[in-house]
Amino acid sequence: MTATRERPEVSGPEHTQVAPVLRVSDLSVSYAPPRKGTHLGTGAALTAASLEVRPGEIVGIVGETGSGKTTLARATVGLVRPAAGRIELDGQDMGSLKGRALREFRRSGQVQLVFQDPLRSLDPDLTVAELVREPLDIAGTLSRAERDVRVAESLRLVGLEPESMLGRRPRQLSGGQRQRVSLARAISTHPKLLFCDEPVSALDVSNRNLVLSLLDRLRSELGLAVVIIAHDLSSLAGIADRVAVFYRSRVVEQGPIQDVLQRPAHPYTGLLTASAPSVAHVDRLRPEQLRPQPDARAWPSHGVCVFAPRCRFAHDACADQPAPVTLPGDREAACHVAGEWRTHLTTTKES
Ligand SMILES: Nc1ncnc2c1ncn2[C@@H]1O[C@H](COP(=O)(O)OP(=O)(O)OP(=O)(O)O)[C@@H](O)[C@H]1O
Repeated sequence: MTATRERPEVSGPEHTQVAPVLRVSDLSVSYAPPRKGTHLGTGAALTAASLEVRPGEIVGIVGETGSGKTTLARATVGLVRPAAGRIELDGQDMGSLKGRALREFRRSGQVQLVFQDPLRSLDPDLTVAELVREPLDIAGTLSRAERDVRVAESLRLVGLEPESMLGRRPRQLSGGQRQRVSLARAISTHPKLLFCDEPVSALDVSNRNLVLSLLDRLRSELGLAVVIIAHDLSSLAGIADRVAVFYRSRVVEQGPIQDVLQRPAHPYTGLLTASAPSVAHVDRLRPEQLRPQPDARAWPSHGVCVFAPRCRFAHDACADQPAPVTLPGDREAACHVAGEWRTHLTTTKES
């Protein structure tokens, strides 16, 4: 298999010694125009988000709708400009790319996106051959013969037989086959980083498992760095190495996925895990233990911790949004009561 690349070791204590493919530092994005005297818009889609993804690593991003997950992907491929912060790809500052350099970066296909609904993202008039070849045509670095070889190679990598697939159009494919064509299209340029936005939520359970194990195989065989955006934790639990939890434009917690799921540090992550019956966690959390109590206090309209109004464990200090703090085990949580709320939980359990 010509496309096979060595997968660097990304788990264990050496994890942080492998240079990240993607390093996002204090990234803020706003779609609304900035307020006078500040660089942030009124409707911040992403606020001071930091995240790293290493070669061969799968990082899951979870969070409720509108929390900024897709905005991170869009900013990374240069579709939306950051209001503040830095995005580095393989050490290169993406913010320094402008005009032609930015267009060339986009054309190169170094970062690729895979969307939730391939029926909408794949042009219905193109054949599979044309769909998978299109990013290579845009990149313009390979000869026609080399592109055809790459198309066949990409289809085989996602488990599709080129001979029977090349002439078909999207409507002649099953949902699972369409998503695999999307993946073949995305990997055809040999990207360094793949952003998959809800890649399995439109699929049935068997196709879901198939696409997830395919992503797992691609990161192993190609050394691809993969970010999977998902609403539910359970689809990530089996394959992600790390997880970042988004809430209202902020990364509220991140770390190795098994540690985060088994012992969440942020009360919002606690609520998420407690609400996902298939996710095993040490404390056997129940959603009612983490939901706000009826006498929840009134919070100021600005600067307050984004989760405080929903947090059962919030106290006076939570009137200020905390910056993420480093926790043992390569973890981070942006919470004044990280580690403390479990004590209250025990009290709650006993009372
Ligand atoms: N093009 C846009 N113009 C204005 N606001 C936008 C635009 N795209 C997203 N937003 C807003 O930015 C915020 C973050 O949106 P984003 O799509 O990143 O969230 P998400 O976590 O990916 O949500 P979902 O899970 O529903 O896809 C939301 O409040 C959304 O309404």
